[in-house]
Amino acid sequence: MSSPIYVAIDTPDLAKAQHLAGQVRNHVGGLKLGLEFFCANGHHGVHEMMKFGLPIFLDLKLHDIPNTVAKAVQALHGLEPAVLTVHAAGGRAMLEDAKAAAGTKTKVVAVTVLTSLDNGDLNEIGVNGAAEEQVTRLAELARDAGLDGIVCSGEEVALVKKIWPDGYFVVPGVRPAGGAMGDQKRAVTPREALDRGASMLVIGRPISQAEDPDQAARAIEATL
Ligand SMILES: O=c1ccn([C@@H]2O[C@H](COP(=O)(O)O)[C@@H](O)[C@H]2O)c(=O)[nH]1
Repeated sequence: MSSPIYVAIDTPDLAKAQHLAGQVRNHVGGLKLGLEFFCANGHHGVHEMMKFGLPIFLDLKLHDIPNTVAKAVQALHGLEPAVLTVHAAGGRAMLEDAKAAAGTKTKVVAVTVLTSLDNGDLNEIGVNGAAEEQVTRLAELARDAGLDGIVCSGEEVALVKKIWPDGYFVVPGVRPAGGAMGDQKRAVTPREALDRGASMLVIGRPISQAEDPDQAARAIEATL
């Protein structure tokens, strides 16, 4: 069975991205490319990264009116990422149109509450109540709009699995025990995330910033 770990390749530099992917390719299940990489390298960059033969998670977190998001998803045809993100806060019509525009090989998953936010941050942007309530609300919306799953933290994944048993749950904000949190506020260990129901673990800096990324990926894999 392939590893649930997708390494977050957060760099605008294609050569650095290729170097990191080459270092960890045997100890991860896929490559996660985000806005930083896509804005700098576009389709060409994604095609280059596809050459590693690993599934690609294109984490673009699309969030706009339904027509614009649907057209953006159509513009990705040819890349056929294994997984693509949109923001659940874009609303039901946007989610439905994004899913309809995606190719059949792409799982469309909705970002609920970013793992860099805690309850205080949510209150500041007008969301009253705890992160788990908002994640549950947006998970229900994504499920009912026909999406394949959601992005949430390991703190909520067990809860949403109860209301969406066959959902696909992407969990970033994953830290080995005692690891530096950086800007993440709702983080759990890789083992905890899997035990609670994560389908995919997104891990960036604990691997990419390690002195030996291959060894770091192997060490995390050994805890699963
Ligand atoms: O809620 C979210 C959604 C996406 N991410 C992305 O995951 C990685 C995490 O990187 P780390 O270095 O392991 O913190 C990064 O690419 C984010 O864009 C997230 O962290 N939280």
